[in-house]
Amino acid sequence: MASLTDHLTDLVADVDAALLFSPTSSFYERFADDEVEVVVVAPDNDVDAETFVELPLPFDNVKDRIRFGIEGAIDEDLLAEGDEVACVASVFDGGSDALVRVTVDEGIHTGIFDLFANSRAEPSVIRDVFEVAIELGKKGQKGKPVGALFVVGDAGKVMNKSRPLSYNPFEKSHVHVGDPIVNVMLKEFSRLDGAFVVSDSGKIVSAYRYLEPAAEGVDIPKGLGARHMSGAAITRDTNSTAIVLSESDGLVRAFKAGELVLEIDPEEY
Ligand SMILES: Nc1ncnc2c1ncn2[C@@H]1O[C@H](COP(=O)(O)OP(=O)(O)OP(=O)(O)O)[C@@H](O)[C@H]1O
Ligand SMILES: [Mn+2]
Repeated sequence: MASLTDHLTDLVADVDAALLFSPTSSFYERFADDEVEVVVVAPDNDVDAETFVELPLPFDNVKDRIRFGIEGAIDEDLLAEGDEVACVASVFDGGSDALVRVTVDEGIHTGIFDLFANSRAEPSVIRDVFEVAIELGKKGQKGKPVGALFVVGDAGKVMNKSRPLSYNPFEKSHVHVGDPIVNVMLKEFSRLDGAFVVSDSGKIVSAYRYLEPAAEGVDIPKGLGARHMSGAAITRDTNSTAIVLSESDGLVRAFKAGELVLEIDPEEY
């Protein structure tokens, strides 16, 4: 008679690495003599792990957490395409209680980890803007596809390299991305022209900005128009990150230092 253990051993058979998400010290130490590569993934290296990947955010959603951990590990050359990984995480609050086996394929590496971890703006601000763009892409504006351009971080410089197309509805307000009311406002204003400018800490500085960055040396895929070009170029001229939702192909793209770093179909996110 086979036992439950026999059936479930398959989950960890022949894995190339074990990713331990925010383990306790005692749990981590149990892996000390293992032959398999052990990587600790957490916001901080509290357990003094030898091999550690820093999560830019805690990520309540376990799938997001695992996806980011794997992408971070790929960025640090700890994992490669084709690797089999056992991810051990905590779903409830009681310590490591879940095991997920993942095959690393190229689709898992979207560039989003680098975007969150290495932008000038706070990771949570990038995430909140990114989520507004994804949501707008999924639903559109009253069922119609809509485009939007968010320039995040280094807002003072971005303001210097742009001009208003209309009065700024955020002029005297102190509203931040991530606030549900603000998300409704952003979606409403996205029907109108120009870019949103967001500060490093997430304050919405302006809507309706016409960006006027120097575009020389900016090399983005052919076929993208003025919204994407100006978004890309402003990130070369300033230390900002641009998150762009295309009205014509529905994709969300991000640009850093004048380059396309991420391209995601909201329907698949
Ligand atoms: N320099 C700019 N600064 C801010 N917004 C801009 C700028 N240029 C274009 N836009 C905005 O982008 C909108 C779409 O322009 P365009 O079609 O050329 O861009 P695109 O890159 O093809 O984007 P989409 O894929 O959404 O069509 C414009 O209506 C305008 O609101
Ligand atoms: Mn266009």
